[in-house]
Amino acid sequence: MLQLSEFLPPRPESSWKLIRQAGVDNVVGVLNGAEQDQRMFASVGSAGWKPDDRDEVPWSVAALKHNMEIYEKWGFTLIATEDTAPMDKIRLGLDGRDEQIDQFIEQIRSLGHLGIPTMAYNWMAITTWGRTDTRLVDRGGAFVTGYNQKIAQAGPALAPEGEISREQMWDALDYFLKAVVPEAEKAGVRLAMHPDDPPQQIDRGVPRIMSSVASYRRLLEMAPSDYNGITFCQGNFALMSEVIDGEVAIPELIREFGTAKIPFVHFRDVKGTVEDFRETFHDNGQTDMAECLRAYHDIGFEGAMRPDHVPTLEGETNDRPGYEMLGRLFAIGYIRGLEHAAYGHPSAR
Ligand SMILES: O=C(O)[C@@H](O)[C@@H](O)[C@H](O)[C@H](O)CO
Repeated sequence: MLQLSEFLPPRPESSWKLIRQAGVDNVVGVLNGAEQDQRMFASVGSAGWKPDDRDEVPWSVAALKHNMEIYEKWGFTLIATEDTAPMDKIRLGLDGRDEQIDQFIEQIRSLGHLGIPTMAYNWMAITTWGRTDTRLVDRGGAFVTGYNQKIAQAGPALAPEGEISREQMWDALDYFLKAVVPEAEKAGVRLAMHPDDPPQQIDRGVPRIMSSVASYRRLLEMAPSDYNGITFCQGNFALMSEVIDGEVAIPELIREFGTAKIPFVHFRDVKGTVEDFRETFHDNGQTDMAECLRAYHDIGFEGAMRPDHVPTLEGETNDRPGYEMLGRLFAIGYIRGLEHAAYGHPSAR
């Protein structure tokens, strides 16, 4: 059984009932007011979520326990977090990174203490996922997000050209892994690196190093441990040059990395290349999603999987591009259907 999950901030809304009704029992959470909670929609120019004013360190045991209780009231189990304390000094190897690493370790320990097995993070310094459009018209008038590299890169620089080097970011990653992977092992919490979105080499002066299949192989070699793993975000892997050039397909990558390196999956798809792409409904992109589920079944994957970005459907405001509600329901049903086809109906397993 997959641990089918949804991505929810610890701030309930009545629409959470729909997710329960669609058959999802698990939550991947953000941390109230932490890095992704703040960057999540700001980076695509939208207002999105607002943190609650709470007197708690968001990555502490107390705050996470509070979040768990909120989710539990609605019938959900928190099985992963996809948010961290601020990490840019760590990512860039700047002064002050040791304090940020201490906060990261505090979160690992908090999760371990509470029995939450997975912690996703990313190596995107300064911003998070980026799009140039959040209102491209798709099937039946639904809106999807899209990216055009020329338009994006004509925007204001995030850092002066040449100031940050790729090697600086790789060295910083090495320093970080040496500090945190042993802690993750001790706490029993699997780290899961999310790819750069879009997986391009540089974003307005800031190198993006987690943007190819080769970079993931390098990450895994840097700290060989089942606790140094991947958020296998299919939509981003689908845009990496090795996949676009036909050297390797997504199902083959699933088989290559295996359950030992994939604790967590983001299920979504795209059409296009990293220079110019749009997101799609889950049944309508350029990846063979049915074959992906067969690959997950073959490797014995029973971890967390959540739909990632979904189209905005009729009647929705599009205040939260990629994360409105109706598209999630479609995605959840689609994943469940493919899961039953690949893994067998529960009664037959
Ligand atoms: O592929 C992506 O960009 C996503 O997974 C992000 O939207 C992610 O959910 C947020 O940055 C929060 O981690």
